[in-house]
Amino acid sequence: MNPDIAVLGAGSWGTALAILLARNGHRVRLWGHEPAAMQAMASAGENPDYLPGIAFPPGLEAVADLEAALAAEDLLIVVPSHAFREVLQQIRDRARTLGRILWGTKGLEMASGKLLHQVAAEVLGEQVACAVVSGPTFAREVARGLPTAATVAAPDPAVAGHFAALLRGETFRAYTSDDSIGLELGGAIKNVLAIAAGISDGLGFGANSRAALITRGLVEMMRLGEALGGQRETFMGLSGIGDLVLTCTDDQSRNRRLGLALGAGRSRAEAEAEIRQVVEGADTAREIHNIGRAHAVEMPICEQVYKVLYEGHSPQAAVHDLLAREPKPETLG
Ligand SMILES: NC(=O)C1=CN([C@@H]2O[C@H](COP(=O)(O)OP(=O)(O)OC[C@H]3O[C@@H](n4cnc5c(N)ncnc54)[C@H](OP(=O)(O)O)[C@@H]3O)[C@@H](O)[C@H]2O)C=CC1
Ligand SMILES: O=C(CO)COP(=O)(O)O
Repeated sequence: MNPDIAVLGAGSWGTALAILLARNGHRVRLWGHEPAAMQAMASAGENPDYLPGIAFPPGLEAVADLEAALAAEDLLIVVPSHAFREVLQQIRDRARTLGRILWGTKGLEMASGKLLHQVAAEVLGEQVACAVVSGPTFAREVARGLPTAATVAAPDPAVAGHFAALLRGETFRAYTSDDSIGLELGGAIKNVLAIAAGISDGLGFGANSRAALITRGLVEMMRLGEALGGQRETFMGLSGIGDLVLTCTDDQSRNRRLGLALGAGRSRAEAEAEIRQVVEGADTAREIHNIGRAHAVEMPICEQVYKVLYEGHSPQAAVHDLLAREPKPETLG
């Protein structure tokens, strides 16, 4: 029997969403690009690499055959942003017969800095109905069935409503929005700010510094978000401040952990080798630096993260530069 939903990307977030959907009673195929890993998942009845100890519910099948997965009516793409275009290209020939597509990827296209809906429109054309899901959603907590809320955005309210209904269940509340730009930018920028919060804590600073970074970081998110067409209100919601607080304050965040390591004097390479999962904010910091400059948007915290990652700036010098900025009135614009 054909599945209802295919999830492309079998890391922690793809697996957690597949588990959530199967628990909601849907037939789900989870596809990953490594046949041996998918075989191991099918035999173990869990994802031993990314979510060990959480059993797949009935209705969830792990597959390595992309064609078999694409027989589904709805598609979820949950690969890292660096693989987003490549995966879309793999399914492009089926674009005309594909139903709706939702993605859970948080980031911008590397090098081009494009938002993911722009990449989707380029590869698949405008006719495919697309949506994005974002919010404060650690994969492991969702997979464990801990109460979680997120937002699904699409230009077409029927598409957002459709995916929100698929995701909604006893432990998952899904809101809807028409602000795909705001959701995509909030999810990308919060990763850079989580690195900043991690650096601050890694340097041994306290709760005051973290709260200041979150608050002024939100202002940076709103500045760039509005400049690129996002709605101000979106950044005050789950996909904005919600995800920002989550990832700046909890060590489950890989971006925060990268920052912690940098603040403690370790290199990016050492930290990423230890985390062994995607840390989207490291690439995103460069794209945000370029986009912020191009739009003349002031983003001092994101700028310092960029300098630490790409210009050899020390975390201590970054803090000094932030504190030495010209005094000014506190504005939220
Ligand atoms: N984890 C979380 O809590 C959340 C993550 N997200 C976002 O979801 C996205 C995915 O992150 P997450 O699942 O956590 O990352 P993980 O590092 O846990 O897993 C990434 C997965 O993508 C696979 N992959 C890499 N390249 C390709 C490719 N070219 N084609 C197909 N699959 C590929 C990896 O395979 P392999 O193992 O072979 O490398 C791995 O299975 C990110 O944008 C992240 O920001 C959003 C919300 C929550
Ligand atoms: O986006 C996330 C939770 O909402 C996951 O954050 P990290 O990628 O920092 O782990």
